[in-house]
Amino acid sequence: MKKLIIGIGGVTNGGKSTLAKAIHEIVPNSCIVAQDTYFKEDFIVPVDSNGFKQYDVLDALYMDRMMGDIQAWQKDPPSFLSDYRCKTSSAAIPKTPGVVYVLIIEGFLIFNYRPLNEIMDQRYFLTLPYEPCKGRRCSRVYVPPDPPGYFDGHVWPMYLKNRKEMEETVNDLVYLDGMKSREELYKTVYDGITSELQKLLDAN
Ligand SMILES: Nc1ncnc2c1ncn2[C@@H]1O[C@H](COP(=O)(O)OP(=O)(O)OP(=O)(O)O)[C@@H](O)[C@H]1O
Ligand SMILES: NC(=O)c1ccc[n+]([C@@H]2O[C@H](CO)[C@@H](O)[C@H]2O)c1
Repeated sequence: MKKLIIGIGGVTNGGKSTLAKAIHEIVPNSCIVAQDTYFKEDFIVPVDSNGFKQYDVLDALYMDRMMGDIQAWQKDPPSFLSDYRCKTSSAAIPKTPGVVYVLIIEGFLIFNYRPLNEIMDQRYFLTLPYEPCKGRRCSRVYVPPDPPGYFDGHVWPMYLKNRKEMEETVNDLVYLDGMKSREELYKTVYDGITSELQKLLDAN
């Protein structure tokens, strides 16, 4: 069975979930696993000396559960597609020769977790400059909501730290400018996936 794993990572509010959903809607037999759905419960997440909850670190996420779900997809994509865990799955097509199952992994720290990074066939990383990123983040309401000063006191400094650590170990990243239009970003990633799918289908 042919499989392809695509990673869409990057800065908060870079447009990861928007892009992942657009790709999922057009790619048959695709499925999204979103890192944001694996956050630990609020009371477990520690606070720093300024009282900011430490959400923007791998420790705030159940990465073992996320890997477990991804391993379930790797083992049997058609079952995973029809399973409750894949809430956004497109209509599952029965096991047919020539079908490629595509897993889209989306999240802000997906490349910082080595076991996850290692299994990806393509890696896309959305960036934004500080100001537009802050603007987009501050117009969103998270659960729990960001306290005053959270972006400058936790989110942005952790983004810089996490990105630096990632860039020390991860190769083959395709950087995407999150200031570009949704359509342009979509086209770049869609073209990248299509050419990879074609390679897989040609390699018989
Ligand atoms: N290319 C784009 N240009 C302008 N705005 C965009 C673009 N893509 C997404 N947005 C908007 O930016 C905001 C964040 O988008 P989205 O939720 O897709 O980002 P994200 O990276 O998944 O965010 P996070 O993971 O931090 O919650 C949304 O309001 C969305 O409508
Ligand atoms: N989804 C959540 O449970 C949650 C809770 C608190 C903070 N966040 C923020 O999500 C972003 C990643 O998409 C991070 O910057 C978190 O601060 C998410």
